[in-house]
Order: sequence, then structure tokens, then C-alpha cells
Amino acid sequence: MSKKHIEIMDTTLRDGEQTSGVSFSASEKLTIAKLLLEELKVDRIEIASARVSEGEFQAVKNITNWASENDYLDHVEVLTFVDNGISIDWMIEAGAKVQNLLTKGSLNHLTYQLKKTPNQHFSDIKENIALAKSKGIETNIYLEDWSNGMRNSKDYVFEFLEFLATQPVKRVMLPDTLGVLTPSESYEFIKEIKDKYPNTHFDFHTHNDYDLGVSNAIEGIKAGADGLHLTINGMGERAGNAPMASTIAVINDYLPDVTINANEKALYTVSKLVENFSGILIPANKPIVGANVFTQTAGIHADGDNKNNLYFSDLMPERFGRKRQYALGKSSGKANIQKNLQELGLQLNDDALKKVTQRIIELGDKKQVVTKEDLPYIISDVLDRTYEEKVTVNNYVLTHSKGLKPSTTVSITIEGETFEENAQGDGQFDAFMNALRSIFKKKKMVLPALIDYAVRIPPGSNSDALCETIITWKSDTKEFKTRGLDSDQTVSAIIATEKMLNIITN
Ligand SMILES: CC(C)C(=O)C(=O)O
Repeated sequence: MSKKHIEIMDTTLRDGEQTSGVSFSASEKLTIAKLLLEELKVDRIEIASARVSEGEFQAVKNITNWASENDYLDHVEVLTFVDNGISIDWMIEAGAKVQNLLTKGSLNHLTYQLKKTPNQHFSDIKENIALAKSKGIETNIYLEDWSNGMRNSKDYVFEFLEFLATQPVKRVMLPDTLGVLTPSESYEFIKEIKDKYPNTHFDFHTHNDYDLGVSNAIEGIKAGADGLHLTINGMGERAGNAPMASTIAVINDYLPDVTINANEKALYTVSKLVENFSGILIPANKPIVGANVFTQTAGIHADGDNKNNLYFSDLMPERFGRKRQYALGKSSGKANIQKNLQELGLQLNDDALKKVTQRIIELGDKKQVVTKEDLPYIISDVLDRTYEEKVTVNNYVLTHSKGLKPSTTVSITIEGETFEENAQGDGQFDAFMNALRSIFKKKKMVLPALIDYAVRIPPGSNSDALCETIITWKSDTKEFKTRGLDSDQTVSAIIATEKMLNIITN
């Protein structure tokens, strides 16, 4: 059986821009349009509604200039209105060649919004299509609120389709304007229409109000739809449209008799660009493009990946230009750590791996996720501890207040004996060091001088990142460094200091 080609029309720049709070600049629209057609390779793009604004006019002009130089002009569409040809003139001036004419697909909309009869509406549409044709403009036609039309005024919808069969219309576009259809209705309605008009091209335009945008789109294709309207990251009016990435993945994996031109590998790049330009952040768990969707967190999954790829599915990250990651945290376990070490080209013996795992669990308890970039720092921190632990910092209180000197109370144990001391200082860490000096004075020991104190965070970290403090100490006999690692900077300095205390008492 020959496969059926489904057209993908991207409407990120029209319906997507109807996401509340989103407005793309002309140059952003041009950049997105180029990526959509050249990299993602969608068949068509809808780039604006006619007559919206001067800025929108310029945006359309920029895209049509570029499209005509690159043979894409027939793939660029503008939404127009039944307005005595004003929209048509607007789009012609902006250089566009294809109109997506917005008409009424339910009797309710026609009666209460346009206040017209079906015949009056059809006559206006006929005039519009003829005018467009005479000016070299191709027409696709939207039947707005078509889904409710099928539910409540089916006779009107079929009368409309009968009229359209006589018109030079390239595509009939069926929107589920309010996102109310169920998957079974989507199938049933489109099948009924396609059975009656097998030679007409029907696009299906779904919305995601019940989170059924993708399922409905897929059922629409199964029922015979010839094209789909999708948006990057599922942007669009209200809850948005069917998202490009997951719809494409479902088509490729579950509809073997269907072909599409869209290139999966470009999905992530386009999604990130649109995220940036729109300011609408991609949720971390958004299928295909979310930050976490190819990250295994539970150690049992990483372990299973090592054993015959037990936790793999067809949804491999590489298909979308992404990579599988293994999270580091409380529940990650040794297998996740090994996977990250492999990626960094590092090897640890069993004992070291055990210590690193333990430290990651401790850190995970505080910070939940430790990144791959943190790993070398954690390893240095843990493997630094080559001494017998004779000194333990048990507890401390550090105060910081306006107009008063920072102060501390510290409790430490030195070889089984516990000491507690209060002190003040120029800063919290200085106060902590003063308390230690007093304690060690009792033991007739002088602490080494602190000669350098450096703080850094692993590359690519954010504000809740781990923080590494490296302190250089100088005693009468030697100069040495210790490091501490924690999500809190003062705590990391205290860990480095505890190491120093152990070095001098060993
Ligand atoms: C403007 C129209 C075509 C639309 O996006 C819809 O009905 O969903």
C-alpha cells in the first residue's frame, strides 16, 4: 500500500503569537520562519493575521522578500478576513501570495457574530475568492468553530462544503476552535467529511484545552485529514495548539502508512529559539523538548540501561538532537554516577566510588540535584580526605545582623574530647575561626594562618549551585590547601577548615 503524505502547516507565528503576552519582533519572525522552512522543513507556515499592525506588515514583508528569493513564497500564508478585499490588498502589498480566509464554520457564529444568513455568507466568500484569484492570490479557507458546527449545525457545515466544492479553494481548514473535541469525535467528524469529499484537501487545526490536541490530530489523520496545523512548544490561543514536537514523534512512531517532511533533528533547536524569543518557558517535563525528559533519575533505570537497554524506548534523544542524561542526587545510585564519570572520561575504584556516592546522597538531601559539572569538584572534595578523622565539627551557630558584630558558638570534638566556644569576628567565617583559635589554645596548639581564600562554582551552575571554597594555610613548617564543597558558601569554607584541623592533628 502506498503511503500517504501529510502536510504540516506551522502556525507559531500566527496562532502561536496569540499566546497571551507574546509578541514577536519582525526580525524574530524572520529568523523563526527561516528555521521552520529550511531546518525543520515544515511544508507551510502561517505568519500573521492581515491588518493587525504596521509592525506585522513589516514582518510579513521581510519574510515574503526572503521567501521569494528562496523559492518559498507559495509556502507562506497569511490569515485574512471577509472584508471586501481589504485584507487581500494588505497581504499583496506585503508581498504574500496565499490567503487563509477566515469564515464561519458554525451556524451559531454566523448568526450571532456576523448576523448573516448562510447564503449571504457564501456570496461574500465567493466574491472574496474570485477577487483573490483575479489578483493572483491562492485561497485556503478556515471554517472557524467547525467542531461546534459539526455538533450543533451539521446541515450548515455540509451546505458550506457543498458550496466550497464549486469554488477554486486549495485547502479546507477545519478548526476545533475551542479545543472541545474528543479523539473519537475528531475521527468520526473528519471521516464523515472525507468520505463525502475524498478529493478535497482538508487540514485539521486542533487546540489543547483538554490536553487532547495531539490525540485529536492523530485521530484526524487516521480518519483521512490531509494536513495538520501545529505550533512550536504548543503555543497558541488559550491552552495552545497541538505541539509540533510530540505530534511529529507520534506520527513517525505510530502511523507507518504516513509520511511527513518535517525533520525531527531540528525540533529541539527550533523549540529553544521560540522559547527564547517568546519568553514562554518550556516546562521541564514537556515531551521531546523539556529539560528533563531524557534524564533518568532513579539509579535502577541507569542500571537497566546497562543491562540490555531495559529502560530504552523508541523515543531516543538522539533523534531530536539531544542526549540521554543521568541525574545525580539522592536516588541516583552508583550506576548514574558511573554513567556521568564515563562521560567525563573519569574512573574511580570501588572505595572512591562508594565515598563519592555517599557524598552525593548527602548533597542531594540538601540540594536535590547535583549536576555532572559538579562531579569533579565532589571527587576532589571526597578524595582529599586521606587522613584519620580526629576532629569533627559537631554544631555551630553563626549570626549576622545589621549594626552588630557577627558572632558564633561552635562545638567540636578533638580525639573524643568535646569543646564549645563563643566568639565574634569581622565576618561569620572570621568569628568561626576565632572560636577555633580559642579552643586550640586550650590544647596548646596554634592554628596555621589563612593566606588565601578562593571561592568558585562549577561551570554552567545557577544560583542554587554547589560552591567550592579552597583555602590556603601556612604553618611554621608547611603551606597547604584544603577544599570544601556545599551549596552554602560559609558551610563549604567550614568543611575546608575541618579538613585543615584534621591535617594538623594527624
Ligand atoms: C482563527 C482561527 C482560524 C483559529 O485559529 C481557530 O479557529 O482555532
